[in-house]
Amino acid sequence: MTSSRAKLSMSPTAATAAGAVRKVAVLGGGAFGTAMANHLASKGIIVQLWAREEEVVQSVNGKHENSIYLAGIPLSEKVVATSSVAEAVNGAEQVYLIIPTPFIAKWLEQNQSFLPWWVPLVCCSKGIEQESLRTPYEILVDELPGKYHSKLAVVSGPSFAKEIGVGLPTSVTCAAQDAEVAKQVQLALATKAFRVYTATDVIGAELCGALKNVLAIACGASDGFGFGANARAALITRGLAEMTRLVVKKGGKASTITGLAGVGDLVLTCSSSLSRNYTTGHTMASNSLPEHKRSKEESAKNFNKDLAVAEGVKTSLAVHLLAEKLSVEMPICAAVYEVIHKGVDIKTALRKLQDRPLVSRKDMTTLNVGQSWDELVEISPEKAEEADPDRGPRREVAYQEACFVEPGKEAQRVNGGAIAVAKNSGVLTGQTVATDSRRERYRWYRRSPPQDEVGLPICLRCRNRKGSHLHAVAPVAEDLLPVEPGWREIPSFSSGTLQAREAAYIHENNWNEHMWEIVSRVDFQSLMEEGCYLLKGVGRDIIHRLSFGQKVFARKGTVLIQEGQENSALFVVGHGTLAVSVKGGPGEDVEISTLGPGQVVGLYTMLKGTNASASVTVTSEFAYILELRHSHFQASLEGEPSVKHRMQVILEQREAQNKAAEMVQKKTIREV
Ligand SMILES: NC(=O)c1ccc[n+]([C@@H]2O[C@H](COP(=O)([O-])OP(=O)(O)OC[C@H]3O[C@@H](n4cnc5c(N)ncnc54)[C@H](O)[C@@H]3O)[C@@H](O)[C@H]2O)c1
Ligand SMILES: O=P(O)(O)OC[C@H](O)CO
Repeated sequence: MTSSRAKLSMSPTAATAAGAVRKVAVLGGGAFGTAMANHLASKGIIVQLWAREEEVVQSVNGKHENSIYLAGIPLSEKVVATSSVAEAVNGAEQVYLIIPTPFIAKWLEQNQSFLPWWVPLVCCSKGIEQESLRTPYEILVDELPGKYHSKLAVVSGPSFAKEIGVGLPTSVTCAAQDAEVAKQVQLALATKAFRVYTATDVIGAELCGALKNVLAIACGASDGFGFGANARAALITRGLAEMTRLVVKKGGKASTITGLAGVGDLVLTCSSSLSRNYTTGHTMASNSLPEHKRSKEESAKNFNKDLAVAEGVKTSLAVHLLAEKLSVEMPICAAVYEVIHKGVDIKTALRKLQDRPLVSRKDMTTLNVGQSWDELVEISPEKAEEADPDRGPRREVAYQEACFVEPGKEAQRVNGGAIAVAKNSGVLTGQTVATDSRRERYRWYRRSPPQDEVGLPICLRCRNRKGSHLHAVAPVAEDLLPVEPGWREIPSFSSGTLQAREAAYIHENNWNEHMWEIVSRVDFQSLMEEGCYLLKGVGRDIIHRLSFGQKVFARKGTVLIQEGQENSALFVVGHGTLAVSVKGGPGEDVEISTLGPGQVVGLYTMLKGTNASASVTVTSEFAYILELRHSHFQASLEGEPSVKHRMQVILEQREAQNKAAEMVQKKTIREV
């Protein structure tokens, strides 16, 4: 016991979790990499800064200044620069990747082998890759093996390198799929002058960071023409609406848009000449003014797209393509794209925005089930409040985390909180449920669905009232509108496998040290890639998406699947053992197999669409499992040709197994 504890406390995870980070690597010697390196060093952390340019290495090591990218700011002696990635990451307990988005994929191809997979890998880049339309996080997920994925995090928010460099107060968001990883990064970065908020909405934080760059170009241009503060405020506000539409369409959260990574960074970048993106727009506009006596051709030459460090330049093309692909209306971003990539005159593009047909803001009470999301986002929060007095202060609506559910179920109380499953109202565009502040009533809301990804409705899950993870989040009225008038009572706890199972899960706030160690070690993506016959050859992006299912610890004795009852989930075992058993006679269970890490159970009922033919029970002290709803699983695998065949094979195997089990039940096997 003593020795295993001692071993644990020496593991990199434990050291990082305790906040005792001593050495980090910052990969990228531009302005932001240097500022972040200096900030971390100000906490006494040894920072190994990788820079691409030898002059940067020499300047940092010789003069303690990055005279190329962050001139005039003295750097701590704890920042040591190197041109070797291997040297930079040596012994690092956290790695910060801070290079412009267009170079990330190539950089990873060349340097991936040096990157440690067991420590947080934090990306601070803001942009969208032109060719693939991927955010930095999506690039990392695609380009790095599964073992890295649980340690990925992003940092976003209003943070000019120059201000961080001189220690001015700054607040940012660190988002990670794994809340514990975000917490570790928070601990490493936080100081009195540098606040870090954690979040789990990685895609939302990244898209906000990328979009604000494009919008800042528009604001800079508007200011460059002298259009005034009214015009800039309108661009920021309508830009926010564009940001909201895209982020929500991609599955991001409303709370991210109203937070530091969204509004915070948008306001900063759109109104300060410290921003390279704003300045780019400003320069484009002022260069095109007649007093500069430049021809249009000269201006175009002057503005070299390939050398620009302003991420918004390249991102504007990516946003244009993404908006087209997802049918999201983004007129301001489209204008920036047209100017930069289509050679449209900048003033004409901005004026065109003013000339758009006048629209009336729709009253939410006129909206019906089935109306499109684009209509909904036109409604202001004030209007929504006004139109729905019954809803009360928005802060009183508590919800947390989306999960994929099957239609046709009523909401049910689970474990002191409420789990609500989508009620099939014939709407394929997705719904959301939220409870009132006392979690006694619920109602349905329409929400932009992640249906492009899974084709299913979603709902929001409320956690245990006492759980540390329950928080009241104010939904932006624009993205959360009731489908039907009035509230419904949440029925009281009823029996059934689903409720009993969920009630037996050990909630995150009760996880012990051993469990956290298991969480950091178990990589469901690799387990599914390597261990699941059904998923052999299936695209990594799909398996990656599947690995985002609910990860839980279930106590010994928890019945995950009950023979004869409906089952709507698959379980991937990450740790521990499960027993598969059938009833052998009154009060007698016959164990037909044992499952361990990497194995999947629940496929048969999904494939046959019948009630469970066997029970599955946790037999180890506890089991760490990934729970995947059938509907989510099936929708994710749609269009994977090889999967159908394998499903058939599994079905046949299970039928043979069931026959054998039946013989056991009838005792015929023992007679043979
Ligand atoms: N500067 C800021 O205030 C700030 C703040 C937050 C986030 N960011 C983000 O950080 C990222 C990096 O920006 P920055 O301001 O540190 O950079 P920068 O514009 O100061 O410098 C450009 C960087 O790109 C690197 N680079 C150029 N060509 C490269 C290539 N082919 N491969 C790899 N690297 C190459 C250079 O070495 C240099 O480090 C961007 O995504 C930016 O949006 C910047
Ligand atoms: O200089 P910009 O325009 O790249 O903006 C820097 C940061 O992203 C601001 O948060």
